[in-house]
Amino acid sequence: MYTVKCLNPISKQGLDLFTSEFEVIDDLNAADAVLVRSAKMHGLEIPKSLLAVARAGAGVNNIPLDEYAEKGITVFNTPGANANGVKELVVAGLLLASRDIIGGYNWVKENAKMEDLPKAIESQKKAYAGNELKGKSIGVIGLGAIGVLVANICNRLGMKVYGYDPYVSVRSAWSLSRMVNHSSSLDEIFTKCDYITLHVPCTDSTKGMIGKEAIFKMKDGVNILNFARGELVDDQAILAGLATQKVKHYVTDFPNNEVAGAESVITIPHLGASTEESEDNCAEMAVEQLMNYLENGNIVNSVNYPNCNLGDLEAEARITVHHKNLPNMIGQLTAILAGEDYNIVNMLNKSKGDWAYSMLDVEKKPSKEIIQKMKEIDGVVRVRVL
Ligand SMILES: NC(=O)C1=CN([C@@H]2O[C@H](COP(=O)(O)OP(=O)(O)OC[C@H]3O[C@@H](n4cnc5c(N)ncnc54)[C@H](O)[C@@H]3O)[C@@H](O)[C@H]2O)C=CC1
Ligand SMILES: O=C(O)C(=O)COP(=O)(O)O
Repeated sequence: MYTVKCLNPISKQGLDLFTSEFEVIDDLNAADAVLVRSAKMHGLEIPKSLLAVARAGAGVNNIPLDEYAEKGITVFNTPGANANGVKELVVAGLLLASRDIIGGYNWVKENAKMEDLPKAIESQKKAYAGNELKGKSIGVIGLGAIGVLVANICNRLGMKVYGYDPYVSVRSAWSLSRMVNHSSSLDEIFTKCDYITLHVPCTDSTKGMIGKEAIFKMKDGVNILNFARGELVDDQAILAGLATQKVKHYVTDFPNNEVAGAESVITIPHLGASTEESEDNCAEMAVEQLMNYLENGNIVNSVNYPNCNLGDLEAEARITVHHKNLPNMIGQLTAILAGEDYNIVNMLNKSKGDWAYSMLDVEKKPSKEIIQKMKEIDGVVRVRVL
């Protein structure tokens, strides 16, 4: 039996996938695994028993990935599972920036009881006229699961699309419309685009990527959309840009106290992935990945350990080892088994950056001594027997 603690509400459709071998519990201290959405895990006291964290969503900046890697805790996310939800809200953001839907809506609500409202609307509506998206240029920064969908739909809306992603995956490149222009520098996006939309993860290197210098290079009247993370945009720089009307609108799914009340900031309370469909998709994927990991030791879609999949456990036992990516780790692990006359029927080792994961299927259950010897190898942080 494995225990799972949810740090955020997780869709029932996902939780229902847990078999009778799993129990969702309230006590984090008794949990083998955590399911989380945006709850901040930095500084959270976690029990030694914790084996895995599954983020039902894309962004993992709320989770201390390196610290957990050191502890042998595998962190998963659910790539692409909420991308369509975000893409659709980005389209709404583009329309909110290009047409004064909010101004018009507010005016009608405020004057709901006005005498002959239809007539007043016809004389008032000129105050809320806007522009069409067709023919305008848009720069998509980050061409991952969301960025590709946004770029493709903007192309279908008749926009001239520029995409920037120096680390674009083969999968994304295949999915991208041929009509999307490949930008090899951010400057091209900044100088050419009427709309700029951010779809990169929040990391040390992307924080503040839209700052004073970037805004200075942009076209007058640019619209900036942020459906990625608040920290990507420097608040003071955006406020200064809005004050001079260099920036026409800042559409953000991540408002904070600095920007929320400012003129021409269009705020959305982090609703990008808040659709029934995205919530179900993310939860299902997260639960399936957790079960596969806890029961079979397989790692699919981890962000701090390599993906490593030996399929369902069919041998008598499977030993999994989280370790540093150092020379001779496999030699040491297999030498311990060979020394005790254990036959390895299948094995796999993968690495990702500083970390690696080894799976060894053996013909008989390993003794406590074998496991202890493996744990004592320098660089090994966790050994499990399944
Ligand atoms: N508003 C919301 O509710 C949601 C927000 N997000 C945010 O959107 C981000 C992106 O999500 P996905 O597209 O699903 O992730 P993804 O991992 O599929 O795509 C991210 C892309 O950004 C690229 N990238 C990384 N650093 C870059 C840089 N410096 N310049 C240009 N490109 C760079 C990567 O190569 C990758 O292709 C997430 O990390 C999260 O912060 C994601 C889902 C929902
Ligand atoms: O997946 C992401 O990165 C998101 O930002 C969605 O967050 P949420 O699951 O809606 O709290």
